[in-house]
Amino acid sequence: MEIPFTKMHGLGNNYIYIDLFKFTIAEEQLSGLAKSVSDVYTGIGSDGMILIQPSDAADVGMRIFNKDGSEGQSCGNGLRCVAKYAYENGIIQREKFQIETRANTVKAEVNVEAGLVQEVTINMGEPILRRQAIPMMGEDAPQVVAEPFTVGDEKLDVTAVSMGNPHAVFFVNSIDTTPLYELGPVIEKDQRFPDGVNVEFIEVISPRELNFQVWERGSGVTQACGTGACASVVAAVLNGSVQRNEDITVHLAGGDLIIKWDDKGSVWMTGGADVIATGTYFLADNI
Ligand SMILES: N[C@@H](CCC[C@H](N)C(=O)O)C(=O)O
Repeated sequence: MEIPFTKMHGLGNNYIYIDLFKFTIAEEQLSGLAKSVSDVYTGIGSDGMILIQPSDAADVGMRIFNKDGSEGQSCGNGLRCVAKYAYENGIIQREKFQIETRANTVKAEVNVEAGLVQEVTINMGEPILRRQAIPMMGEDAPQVVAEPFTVGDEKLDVTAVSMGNPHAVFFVNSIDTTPLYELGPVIEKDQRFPDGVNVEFIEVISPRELNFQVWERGSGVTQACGTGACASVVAAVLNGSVQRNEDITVHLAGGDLIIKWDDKGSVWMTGGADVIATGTYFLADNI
């Protein structure tokens, strides 16, 4: 099968985007297709695959599949790329519109110059803090903030936040020495998180700035994670390191995001989105 695709990235977090306004793929092929296109040796190479599709609930819909073929509920960097694609390809003709994810429907606003989207702001909605809703095992509680969390010999403190998808946030003194590659895959599959979890290590460098590292559920280390940046700012507010209603700059490996958790409860994310390539993927019959 020949599949038209666009490869895009948000701060280096790159996905293969497939436009289902123009093309149809059978549901049972999606997980295998995500693994196939993501493979750096025999596919295109990416952190996963994102579908841009018609929606009954919003102006456009999005589905995200990780590199391992698992489906996530949301993707912050993907949302900015979907907004750029939808605007620049005439799916939407307005600068403000709504995008449906498996988790929720979010509001997007594109900043356009000479017909091209330069930056995208997304109202990501409210974080989910209840333990059972994240989901995290243990006695239900309104919040999981700086809770002791032992992994092997490491004694850490976890703050758990869902942005529609689950995040375990760990504050560290310096991200230069974090055991990201050792602990990331272990915490991702820790039984205390029954659906798995995205793992963030965060260094607070000022009341307005965070350094950020991520091990993503289903994809491993990536250059950036938009929902992870949102979850980290929420976690930093809950731990008293940064203020509500202020713009916080999150420094990710691939660049910066501006995140704000406002007084009304919504988390806002602003950042870039870029097209890398367009082409045709030749899908083998045996996926
Ligand atoms: N990179 C994304 C998140 C993608 C999904 C995640 N790995 C999950 O399984 O929850 C982002 O930018 O938010």
